Amino acid sequence: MQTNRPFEYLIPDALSDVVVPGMRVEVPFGRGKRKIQGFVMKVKDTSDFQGKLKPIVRVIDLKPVLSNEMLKLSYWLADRTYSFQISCLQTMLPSVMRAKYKQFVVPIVENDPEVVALLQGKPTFEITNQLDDETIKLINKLRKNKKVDIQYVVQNQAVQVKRQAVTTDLNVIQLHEEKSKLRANAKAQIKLLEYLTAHLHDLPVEFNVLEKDYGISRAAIKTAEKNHLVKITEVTKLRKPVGMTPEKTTKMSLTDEQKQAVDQIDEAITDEDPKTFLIEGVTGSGKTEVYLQSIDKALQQGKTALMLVPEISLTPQMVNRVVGRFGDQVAVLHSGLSNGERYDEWTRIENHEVKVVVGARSAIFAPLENIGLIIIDEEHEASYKQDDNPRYHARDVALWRAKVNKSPVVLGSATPSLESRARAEKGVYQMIRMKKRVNEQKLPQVQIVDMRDAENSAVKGDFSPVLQASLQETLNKHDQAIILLNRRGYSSFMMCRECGFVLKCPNCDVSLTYHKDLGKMKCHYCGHEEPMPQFCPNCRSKKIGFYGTGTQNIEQQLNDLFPQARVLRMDVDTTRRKGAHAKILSQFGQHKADILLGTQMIAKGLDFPDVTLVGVINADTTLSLADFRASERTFQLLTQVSGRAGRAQKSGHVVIQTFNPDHYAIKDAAKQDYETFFKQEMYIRHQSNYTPYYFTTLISVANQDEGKTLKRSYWLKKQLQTALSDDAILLGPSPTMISRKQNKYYYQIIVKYKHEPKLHQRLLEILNETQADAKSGFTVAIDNEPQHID
Ligand SMILES: Nc1ncnc2c1ncn2[C@@H]1O[C@H](COP(=O)(O)OP(=O)(O)OP(=O)(O)O)[C@@H](O)[C@H]1O
Ligand SMILES: [Zn+2]
Ligand SMILES: [Zn+2]
Repeated sequence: MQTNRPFEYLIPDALSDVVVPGMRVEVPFGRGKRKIQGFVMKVKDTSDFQGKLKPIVRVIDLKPVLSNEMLKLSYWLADRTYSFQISCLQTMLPSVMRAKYKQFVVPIVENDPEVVALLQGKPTFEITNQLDDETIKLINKLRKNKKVDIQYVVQNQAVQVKRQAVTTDLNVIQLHEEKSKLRANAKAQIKLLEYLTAHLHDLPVEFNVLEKDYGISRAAIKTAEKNHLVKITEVTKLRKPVGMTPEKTTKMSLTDEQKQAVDQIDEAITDEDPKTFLIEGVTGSGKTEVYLQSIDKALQQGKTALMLVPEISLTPQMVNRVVGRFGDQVAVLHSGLSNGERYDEWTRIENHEVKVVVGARSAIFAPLENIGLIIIDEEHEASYKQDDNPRYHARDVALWRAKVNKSPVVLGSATPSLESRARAEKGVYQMIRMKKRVNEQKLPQVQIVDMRDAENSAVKGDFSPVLQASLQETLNKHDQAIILLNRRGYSSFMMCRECGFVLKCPNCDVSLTYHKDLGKMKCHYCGHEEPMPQFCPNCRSKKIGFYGTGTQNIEQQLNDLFPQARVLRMDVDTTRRKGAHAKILSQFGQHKADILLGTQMIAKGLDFPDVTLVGVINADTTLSLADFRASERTFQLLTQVSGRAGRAQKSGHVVIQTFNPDHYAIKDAAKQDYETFFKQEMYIRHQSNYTPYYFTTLISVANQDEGKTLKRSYWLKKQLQTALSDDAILLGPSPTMISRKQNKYYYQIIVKYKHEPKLHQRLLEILNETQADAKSGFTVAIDNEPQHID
C-alpha cells in the first residue's frame, strides 16, 4: 500500500498460458521474503526493466476476477478519486474475494476423460497452494474449453448459521395452564410463557432474541426446559433476501408523460447514444414504471441493464417491483446479503445468467456486459458517494461505464441534486420533466406549523395541537400516518427555542458547530471561532440549547397521546437486525399499524396507498447542518417525505413543524416546488461561491500530535497555493467536527475553484509524498466534491 504504480514480474514458463490480465497472483515484494497479492494488469513479451525480473510465485485465481472494462476503469477511478489503484481494484471485487474462501474445480462435461482423471471419482477438486504447474495448466485448459468451472466457496460461510433456539409442544391452552401453575415471583418463567403464547406461530425463537429483546436469560430457558415447558433446538438461518418471490407484474399502460420519457430513452438505447437523461418527476409521478419499461426496451435489444437505488430503499417494495417484472433474469446486490449470497449473485451476472442488476452503490461495479441502460434512482442521495477510499461517486462511475458501453444513463428524482439540475440547465444532461402524479391525484396539501407561536411553545411534548388533531382525524378514518423525526445530521449546533435563531459563521453562511471540549462554536470551513453564547443573540432569550429528541421519546409521547394507536418505530435501533427494516415496512404495508414513526430512513420511495397524513416533528435540524448543502438537504427531505402522503385514491395531508417557517427551503418544499427552490438556491450558491458554480476539493490531514497536524496543514496549504491562480479560494486549515477521532487530530483545507489546470497534478504529488513518508505518521485524504463537510 506504500506505492501506487505497477511492477513487472516474470511469468514462469509453466504459467505462460495461465496468466492473463484480471487475475490475482502472489509475488515477492521488496527485499525480504515478503510475498504480497497483486493484480495482473497487462501481459507483455518484453520488459524495459533494467535489473533481474522476479518471477510470479503462483496464481491466486485460475480465472480472471476482473474484466478488461474494470481494469480500464481502475486507472480512471484512481486518478479521479486520488486513491491508489490497488484499492480501486479491491473495491470492485465482491467482498467474498477479500474474505477467506476455498476454490474448487467443478465439472461441466462430466464424462470427459481428463475431467474424470482430475476429479478421481470426487464431485469437485479443491485448488490448493500446493498444486503443481502441470495440474494448474490442465485445469486452465479444461476451463478454457468449458469442460470445468472454478467456484469460490466462503470458508466461514455465513449463508447457513446454526443458532440455539426455543420451541414448545404445548398449545395455547396448555401454556395458559402452565402459567397459572407458576409462582408469582417466577417472573422470567412467566415472561417466557407469555412470549411463547403470543408467538406460537413464529417458533422456534432464537435465544438471542429472547435475551436481547425480552431480557429472558439462558438460565431461565434451561429451567423451563427442565420443567418440560419448552424444548431447545437449533435453527439454521437461511440468509435469503426477504420477499424474493413476488407476484409477476405486467406492463402498465403509460400516462402521456411516462410514455414521452420511455420513448426518448428508448431512442437513445437504440442509437447507442451515451447521453444522460435527468428525470425530474414529482413524487408519485410513476418514475419506477418508466425505469421498468425502459429496462424492457434494453432487453428487447438484446442488452442488459443496471439499476442503482439507495441502500435504504432497497426494500422488498423496490426489489419486488423489478423482480416482479423481470423474474429470475434479475440479480440483486445489497449489503444485507451474506458474502456467500453476494458471490452467488455476482457469479450469475458473470455467467450471463441475468440481464438486469439492481443494487446499491457498489453494484455499479457489477460484471455486467453489453450494458444498454444504466438507471440511478433518487440520484440526489448522498449515499451514492463512498465515504472511504476510494471516495467515488456512483454517478461518475455510471457515466464512465455508459460511455464505454455506448448506453444512455437515466438519473431520476423528485428533487435532483443541484449539480445535476444545473447540468441539465446547460444542456449537458437532457431533461425530462414529469409534473403530474399518476391517476391525476393532486400533490398533498402541506401545512406549515410555526413552533414559535404561543400555543405551540406551550405544549409539553413535541406535538403541536394541529398535528395532534390531524393524527386523531387520520386514526378516526382508519387511514395511516407517517411521522418523521428529522434527526441531527453530522454535527451539533446551537438553536434558540424561543425564536429559532441559529448561530452562523460571519464568513461562510453555514452553522457554527459546538465543540464541547473547548466550549466554543467553530466554523468547519474557515476556522472562525467564538465563545458559546449565554443568551440568544437575536431575541436575548436564555432558552438556547442543542436541538434533538430521540425516536423512543417521541414513540412514548405518541403512546400517551393516542393509547389506541398501533405505532411502529423505525430507526437505527429497531433495524439493526437483518431483515428488520423490511419486516417493519411489510407490517405497515399490511396495515398492522396505524403510525410509522422514523428517522430519515422512512422518507424515500415508500408507496403505501392508505397513508394520508405525514407529520414532520422538527424540520429545522437539517437546516442547521454546518454544511453548504443544508438547505438542499432540508428541501429534499421535506419534499420526499411529503410525497409519501396521498399516493393512491385518497388525498394527502402534510404537517411540517418548524421554527423557520419563512425559510425558502421549507416554503418551497411545502409547495413541492422544486424549480423555485432551484432558482433561489442557485442564487445563494452563486453569491457564496459554492457548488455548482465552483468545484470543491477537501484535503484532510491527521496525526496523533495536534501541533504537527496543524503545522503540516499550513505547509500543505502553501504547497497548494503555489499551484493555484488568484481565482481559487483556499479555506482553512480548520479542525473537523470531532477533531479527535481514534487519538488523531484532524484538520481540513477546502479548495474552491473554477479552472485550475495544475491542481490535479499537485494533489497527486501531495498524496504520493505523504505515502512515501509513511513513517512520519501523517495521513492525508483527498475528497473530490465532498458530500458533506464535518
Ligand atoms: N401508468 C400507470 N398506471 C397506473 N398506475 C401507475 C402507473 N405508473 C405508476 N403507477 C402507480 O403509481 C404509484 C406511484 O408510482 P412510483 O412509485 O413509481 O412513483 P415515483 O415517481 O417513483 O415516486 P417517488 O419519487 O415518490 O418514489 C405506484 O403505486 C405505481 O404502481
Ligand atoms: Zn467560516
Ligand atoms: Zn432567540
